[in-house]
Amino acid sequence: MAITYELIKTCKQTGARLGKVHTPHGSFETPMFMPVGTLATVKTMSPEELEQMGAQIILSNTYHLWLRPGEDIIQEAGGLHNFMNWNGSILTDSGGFQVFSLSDLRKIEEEGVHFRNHISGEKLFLSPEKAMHIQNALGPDIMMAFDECPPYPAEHKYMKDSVERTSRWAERCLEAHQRPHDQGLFGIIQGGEYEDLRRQSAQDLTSMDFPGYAIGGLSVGEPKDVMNRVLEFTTPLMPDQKPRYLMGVGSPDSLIDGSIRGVDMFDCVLPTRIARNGTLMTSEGRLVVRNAKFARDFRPIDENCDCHTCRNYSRAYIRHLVKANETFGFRLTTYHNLYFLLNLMRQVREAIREDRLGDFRDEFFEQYGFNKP
Ligand SMILES: Nc1nc2cc3nc(NCCc4ccc(CCO)cc4)[nH]c3cc2c(=O)[nH]1
Ligand SMILES: [Zn+2]
Repeated sequence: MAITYELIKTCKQTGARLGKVHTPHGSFETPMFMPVGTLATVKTMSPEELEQMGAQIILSNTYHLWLRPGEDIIQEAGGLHNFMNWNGSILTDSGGFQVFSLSDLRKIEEEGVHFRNHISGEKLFLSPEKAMHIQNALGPDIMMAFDECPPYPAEHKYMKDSVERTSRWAERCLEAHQRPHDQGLFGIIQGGEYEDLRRQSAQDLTSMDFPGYAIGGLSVGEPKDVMNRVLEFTTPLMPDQKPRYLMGVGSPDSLIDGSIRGVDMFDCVLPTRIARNGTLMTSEGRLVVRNAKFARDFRPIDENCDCHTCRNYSRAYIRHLVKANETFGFRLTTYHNLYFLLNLMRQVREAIREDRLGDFRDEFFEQYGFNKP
């Protein structure tokens, strides 16, 4: 079964759209946030808890699983779903970004990328063909093409060469894909902050007819207004009958602003990463639970949240656990942060249904403490 997208409606107040993505492991409504499970686990969460909180698709990483435990072991287990006992959808990133962000990079060539294993230091090589071989062994519902995610900022000349190589690499990914190319392989549009290069990348990739497209090269340190501007001129270049996935984006304001600009899918390590240092997302802004002012505060993390953590545990208790470095404390903070973003996307979809996402943005930004546009 291929990956298909159903456009349900467009918000009359903004460019946001309500849709549904169909995959071999179920369908999910969009806009949707994907919890990140880099090493075949969304850190500290069980698959049952992920299902309970409403997660329907999670992300894992080709680069990490290739190094540890090795895609051959996961293939022998019958693929990622069996290996980690997750029956929802899975998307794997191709390794492009991870190599550039994790390893002391050796060399990018036409053939692929030479670098060192960020754990052992051994010399490694990743190419479009290798990345596709690994992903086909992992067996996710959606795979990403092998691309270069250039640093920010980057010269126009460098970015142009990079975009043209990424388009050639995309072609090679399609060639190497062991399943019909309309099954589960998304192309990634690059081009940095340059409108002409985003247009060139979009034209190259949409001519290759992928079932879905990602916007790469963002959330790499650029200011929020640069990201929003790039989205404004990039999403209109993407097919409106296919999913649009903005990679690496996960703060509440960016999820809302990305949805308004026509993005359907998001992923980010932010909620799980900050949960493990005791920082919580709440409707009134961020809350650092280690703070002494919560020592005798027996209210829930967020009085407007009905998640398992907020219905059963207090700030004082979670502060105590986090300060004592108790694992249960990080399970409670992780559950709440993921639930907060999944619930935010539920509210975004509701606002699109009722043509009021612009009003929802203003109310949310006001209450959360984000500055007005
Ligand atoms: N294949 C591919 N994958 C990507 C992943 C990305 N992830 C990001 N940003 C993540 C940024 C990010 C990293 C860490 C934290 C934790 C708290 O600091 C939050 C955000 N940008 C990204 C761009 C690409 C891309 O072009 N191609
Ligand atoms: Zn909660």
